[in-house]
Amino acid sequence: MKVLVTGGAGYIGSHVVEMLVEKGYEVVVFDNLSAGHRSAVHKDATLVVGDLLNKGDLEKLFAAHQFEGILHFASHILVGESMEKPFKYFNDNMAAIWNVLEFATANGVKRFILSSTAALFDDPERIPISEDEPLKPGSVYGETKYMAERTLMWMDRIYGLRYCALRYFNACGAHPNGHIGEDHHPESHLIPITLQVALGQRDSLAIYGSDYDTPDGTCVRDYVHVLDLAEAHILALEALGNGPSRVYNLGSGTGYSVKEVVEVARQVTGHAIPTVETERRPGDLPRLIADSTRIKRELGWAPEFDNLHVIIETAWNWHQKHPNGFEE
Ligand SMILES: NC(=O)c1ccc[n+]([C@@H]2O[C@H](COP(=O)([O-])OP(=O)(O)OC[C@H]3O[C@@H](n4cnc5c(N)ncnc54)[C@H](O)[C@@H]3O)[C@@H](O)[C@H]2O)c1
Ligand SMILES: O=c1ccn([C@@H]2O[C@H](COP(=O)(O)OP(=O)(O)O[C@H]3O[C@H](CO)[C@@H](O)[C@H](O)[C@H]3O)[C@@H](O)[C@H]2O)c(=O)[nH]1
Repeated sequence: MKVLVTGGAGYIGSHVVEMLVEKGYEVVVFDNLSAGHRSAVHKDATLVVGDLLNKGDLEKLFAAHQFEGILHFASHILVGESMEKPFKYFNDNMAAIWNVLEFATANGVKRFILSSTAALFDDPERIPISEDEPLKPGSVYGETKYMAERTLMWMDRIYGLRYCALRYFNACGAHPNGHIGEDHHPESHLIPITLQVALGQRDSLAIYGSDYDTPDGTCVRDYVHVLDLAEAHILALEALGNGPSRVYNLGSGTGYSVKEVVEVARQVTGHAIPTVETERRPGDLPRLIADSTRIKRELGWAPEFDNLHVIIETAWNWHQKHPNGFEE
């Protein structure tokens, strides 16, 4: 099966591409390399450098390839930034998905997987959070994913495009082979920043808010390994071949506070990791933990990395081998 992976040179996309290639899919990555890395793309995948905001680039892409499925990762990804630059998120994230869907539907693509998010659940009524929880984005970033999910509902109704929205909680970890891992510039995510402090690349970690209504006052998140996410994409892609559209919440089901993450990182790395408690970051939610019962029951998803210690070990392995990320 030939599939298009937008944003496949990025963190999560590159791990999914590697798994797709290993499973025998023909993979075309489309990425503008604004945040992704050429060397993150598996050698057996075809990399097309282009921009989803440029319809001319998409015209050429769809003229050259007939895709059976699309996995759409490309997006601006930062909750905090989306509250400071809302129009960047509304304009680019929506144009990106609307453009790719325009070409997908015109070219008869029938399967589409969206990288959605836990940021859809501001102030959830029940934790862990299942798919029955009302959708209430707590940031402009989350709102763009909500709008993307709504758009897909219309694509299904109008064109019969079968989609799966995978709402990842906090993606983390690296491929145990040590070749690919997380490398954002600037880095904003908790685990890589914590490991950069352990490596001596930063003096300390700023803890954004210690007055949340959580056991130790810091935000609680559900950290799910990037290879477990990759596995879910493959299962979803297969399921869309003979089933309806669907949405799944994807997490490990366990919540860790910022302070707990730092403590596990201290144990894994053997380094002190100084912290400084600072103001809350706009758009952050106190507690996000997934209930992933539905995807386990319907698709047989069985996450392999259910231990934060092991997850951080895979990330530490990557950061130690590649202290400057993909820039050797
Ligand atoms: N990292 C997480 O914890 C997390 C959690 C929930 C959802 N998500 C979603 O998962 C997806 C992937 O996240 P990531 O952490 O791998 O991000 P990333 O920034 O590493 O990857 C995104 C990729 O998209 C590319 N891209 C961006 N805009 C583009 C455009 N206009 N045209 C072509 N390519 C473009 C970038 O160059 C990059 O390679 C995103 O949609 C994100 O919102 C991430
Ligand atoms: O230097 C830092 C970085 C983060 N945090 C905290 O650590 C937690 C996790 O933050 P981060 O790693 O930035 O992830 P999130 O903001 O939870 O967002 C991620 O997870 C979301 C889903 O939950 C995705 O949608 C986003 O794309 C992805 O960036 C949050 O409470 C932050 O306030 C700090 O205290 N200090």
